[in-house]
Amino acid sequence: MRLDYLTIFPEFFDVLGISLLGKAVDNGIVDIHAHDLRTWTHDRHRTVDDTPCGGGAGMVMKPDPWGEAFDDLLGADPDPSVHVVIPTPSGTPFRQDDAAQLSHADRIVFCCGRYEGIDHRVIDYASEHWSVHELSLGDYVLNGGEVAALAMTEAIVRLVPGVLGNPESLSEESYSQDQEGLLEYPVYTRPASWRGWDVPEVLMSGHHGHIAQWRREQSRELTRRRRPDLLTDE
Ligand SMILES: Nc1ccccc1-c1cnco1
Repeated sequence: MRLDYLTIFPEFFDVLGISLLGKAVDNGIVDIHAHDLRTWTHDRHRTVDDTPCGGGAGMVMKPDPWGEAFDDLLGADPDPSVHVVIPTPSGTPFRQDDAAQLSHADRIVFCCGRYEGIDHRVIDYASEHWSVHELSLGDYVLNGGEVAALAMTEAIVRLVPGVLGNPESLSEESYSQDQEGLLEYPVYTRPASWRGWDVPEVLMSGHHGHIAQWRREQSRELTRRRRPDLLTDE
């Protein structure tokens, strides 16, 4: 899987060289390239933004640098197997299913906008050539798409075979299929008693059936309290 990031802050993505994703890069499972969008500007000030047509506050990212970056990175031929991800507050909510689908992609280009956004013709042009995903990380305002791109990257890449040491750990996480889309149950480790708090007895019983039942009940209760929207049978 090749991941490209178009951004005015390419150093944001240096962090991908460490920890889990760093190992995936070292193992050649993932190939990461961050690009400074100003590479595709030609004026002395390396300008990437301009005032909004129709007035309004703030600045809009000019289309030209994006178009020239697309030309260099992707060429002009349409290829639906290339996924262009545009983090944006106006996008559809990024969910675990999106991460799962994108984990099968061979190529993903993240377009990290700043200011008031990217000239919409960039999205129109990209949509004619590649598979475009305008995705929101959540209902809050960020200064740009870089942080969202990092979060999406981790959610996507950790699902790529060979990236996680123990693929079994994927199955019992919140939002995973095996978890029936419920929130993950509370977890404990040693010591059995800590500052007056004890590990629930059932987890020390060694009775796998009782433990599985307790975990299912905990997941359902937690989901009922915190995310009733995830419960399909109520
Ligand atoms: N607020 C933002 C500003 C710029 C690019 C993305 C976002 C975003 C993505 N998900 C939530 O917000």
